Amino acid sequence: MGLQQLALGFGPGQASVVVSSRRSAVGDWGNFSTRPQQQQRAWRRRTGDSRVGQCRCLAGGPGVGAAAGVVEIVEKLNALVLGVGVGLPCQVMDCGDVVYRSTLPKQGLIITAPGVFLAVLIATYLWAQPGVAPGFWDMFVLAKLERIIRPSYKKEDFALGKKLGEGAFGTVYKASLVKNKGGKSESELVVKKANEYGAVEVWMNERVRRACSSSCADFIHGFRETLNKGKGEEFWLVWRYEGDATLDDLMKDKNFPYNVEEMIYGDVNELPKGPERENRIIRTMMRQIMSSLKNLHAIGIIHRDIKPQNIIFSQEAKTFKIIDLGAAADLRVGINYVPKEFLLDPRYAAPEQYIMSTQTPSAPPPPVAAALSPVLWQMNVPDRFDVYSAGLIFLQMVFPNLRTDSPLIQFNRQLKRCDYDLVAWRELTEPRGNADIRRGFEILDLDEGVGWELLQAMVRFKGRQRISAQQALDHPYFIRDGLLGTTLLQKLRLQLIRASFQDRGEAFAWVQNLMAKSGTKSVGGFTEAELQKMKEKEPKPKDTLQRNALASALRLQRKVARTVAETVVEPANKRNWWNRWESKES
Ligand SMILES: Nc1ncnc2c1ncn2[C@@H]1O[C@H](COP(=O)(O)OP(=O)(O)OP(=O)(O)O)[C@@H](O)[C@H]1O
Repeated sequence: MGLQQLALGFGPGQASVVVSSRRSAVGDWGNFSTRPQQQQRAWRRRTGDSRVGQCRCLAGGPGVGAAAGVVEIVEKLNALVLGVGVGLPCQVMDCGDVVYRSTLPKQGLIITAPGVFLAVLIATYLWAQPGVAPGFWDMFVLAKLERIIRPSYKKEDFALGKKLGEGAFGTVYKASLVKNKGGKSESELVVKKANEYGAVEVWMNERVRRACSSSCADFIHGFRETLNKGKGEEFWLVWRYEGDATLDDLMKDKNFPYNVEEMIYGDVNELPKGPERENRIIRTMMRQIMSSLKNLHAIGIIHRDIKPQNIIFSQEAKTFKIIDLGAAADLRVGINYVPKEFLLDPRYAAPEQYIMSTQTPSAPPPPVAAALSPVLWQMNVPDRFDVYSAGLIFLQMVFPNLRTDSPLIQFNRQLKRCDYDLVAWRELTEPRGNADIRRGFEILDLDEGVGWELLQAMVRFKGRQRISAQQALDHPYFIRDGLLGTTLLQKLRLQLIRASFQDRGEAFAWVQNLMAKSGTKSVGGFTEAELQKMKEKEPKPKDTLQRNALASALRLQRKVARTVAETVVEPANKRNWWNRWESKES
């Protein structure tokens, strides 16, 4: 409504009406201006005529000279600024021409309900995940400031030491600074010499450093080096050395999770070894991992390679941090997002394989990607990909037999055969499981099974049915004292989470179970026979209204995907706009 009103206010039709009405009033105003202010006010009170003032402001002052034209344009711009979503220009601007304005009542910015609604709607969209507005601030202000403030390095500043690892994207070394530049002593460093994907990793690490530095290894600097004899170029990425152990190293220890206890709490618990104590340690580790994931997702970054090898224990922060952002995708602006690209580690990848629907085309140009990112995010919920991987890590922490590769691969096959139904997998595994398996289920079943609940919500076939990292952190599993220490309100919340993440079939079974439990002689409720009858009833086909809504949603999704595809104009030279080294040279 507000926008429509604005359009009307400045439309040509409106302008001509305004000019003619002004002419009729010019005479009055001409004489009027020579009168004392007191008389002017009295006259205005008597006539109650605000129309004259309005007309003047839209049509310009007396005379149709160039200056008046300029004043008119300025006034219109002013009105536009004041009037965004707030109402008619004449309602929101100071009326009357320059000479008489001071005598008119001051109006200022008038806030109207539709205006507020529109403003809230726009702000909600701009701040919705993955955050278009914070993204612009980060990219155009913070990134530039950071580049000025932070010290920069070159190859000669580092002395490379022991090789720490070698992967598809490069080689990682322990290193030290030849000459310290920063204020803080950076004695132990890690340097990754990476191939062309290094540019993406620099981008992701810089984003993370600005927005949520505690979630990932502390990134110091990234730069490009040209290799000798025309051998091309490589990217150097430098981090602070966080520690010797990844989660994978720690999990391979027979004493896991007790070997982590002192590292994260600073002391050893006096409780005897057993499920409760293990549960406490695992819960703390999972909370740290899920918090880091939540922070990454909040800024639109999907890691895509969450696994114990990429989670490192920071000795300084006494917490687990995420490393290796080489495969990550920034969905705010579509960097490194290629829907059909297959970069995944099959041991930890979610069944959907892709973070976005394969019907969603490759990333459009950044402004389009940024503008559409909240819509695409809601449509694809790409963050759930990482949540699935984290769910598998949770399983590995709980079940010692899944901590090595081949049993994990076997588990994945079993789960697939069970249609990704963890309950079916449990029914298959538990009866013939060894002591380790039984112990694992015992841990998950503690506190009325909140751990088992959370695991089921994380490891689901459909991304949309999976819990998000933020929701997982709100799950009662992470409430410090377990469910026994929770309030009635928290217990209710658990029921709500259960209901919202359960399939209809499961929810139905759950309600039935509840009803059966209450169906005693004293309490009443349904009898077993009645429940059996309900069970046997054929499931009702989805009613047409529901079907139509679903079909419309799908149609809309495809339409948006098509529109994006049509908007994509591939840059002729395929340059990466975000790669500052590239743009500098070309
Ligand atoms: N900040 C750090 N502090 C301490 N060690 C680190 C740090 N970053 C990386 N490492 C070590 O280097 C190893 C390799 O790092 P990273 O996973 O980033 O490299 P990569 O080349 O991508 O390897 P891959 O392809 O196998 O994942 C890690 O497993 C870890 O042991």
